[in-house]
Amino acid sequence: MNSDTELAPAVESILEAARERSGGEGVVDVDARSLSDALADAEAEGRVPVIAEVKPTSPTAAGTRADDPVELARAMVDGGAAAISVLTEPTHFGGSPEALSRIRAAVDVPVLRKDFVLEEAGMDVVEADLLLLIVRFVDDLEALVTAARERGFQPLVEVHDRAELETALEAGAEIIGVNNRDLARLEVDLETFESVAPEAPDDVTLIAESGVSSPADVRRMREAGADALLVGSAIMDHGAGDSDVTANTRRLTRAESSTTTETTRAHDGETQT
Ligand SMILES: O=C(O)c1ccccc1NCC(=O)[C@H](O)[C@H](O)COP(=O)(O)O
Repeated sequence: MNSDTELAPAVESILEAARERSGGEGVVDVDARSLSDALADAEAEGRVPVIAEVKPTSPTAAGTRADDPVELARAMVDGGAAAISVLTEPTHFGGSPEALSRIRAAVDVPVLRKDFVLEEAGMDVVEADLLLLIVRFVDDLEALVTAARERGFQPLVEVHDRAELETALEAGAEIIGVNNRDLARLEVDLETFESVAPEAPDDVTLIAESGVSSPADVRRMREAGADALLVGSAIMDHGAGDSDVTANTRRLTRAESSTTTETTRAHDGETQT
């Protein structure tokens, strides 16, 4: 563990469950789909690069969505998602490696495995294009970044502050996510990304994670330097079980298109810009 800052009880519980889960059999060897190509394609087509997250539930979610994960992922791609993130953590997020495998077989965009991988053996559970590593939770980040690349994964290294950004850069991270959700109270604050992003070198792919819920939030994160956005709750809309995931995704992927924004607002009766 990389720091002694307080953690929310739910996060302690997530880590305990992660320590108890076993690794995979053998070593995975992934032929990964390129995230940078997928982000560039989205930009070229006028879509905001959104990594949409299949997240059945979470410690902060208003409910659980029991929809078929493959149908959810397809709906997100239909809404313009550049990539898909899949929570594979079973106990607190309702995910599974099997769901990720099915999703990756069904869509042609890159798929991120979003989980709490604490050591090398935890990487070999399922093939994915990207693998999340959280600076705060691992002891030897550089070794894990290397191990992930050896397997063909593109490691997405998650940080919460400037010191962790420094650690990520020293470990050779090229794709860095700044998580706006703090791990002590699980509250989201978009200022987290705004305070960390200016310290990141230009050649890093910078992803704003968590708490992006409206087109205005999308534009705010993009103005602060986000190359892409990782969005779960606003797309899954856990409180409303049958919410339209394609429309929820499209609302964010089109946030920089003024015509579409106006149209969406007129249709939704929104006042937000
Ligand atoms: O989402 C949670 O409740 C949560 C609680 C404790 C640790 C991690 C948690 N979320 C993981 C994530 O990083 C998010 O799923 C992801 O960034 C998307 O966030 P959001 O758009 O706010 O759902």
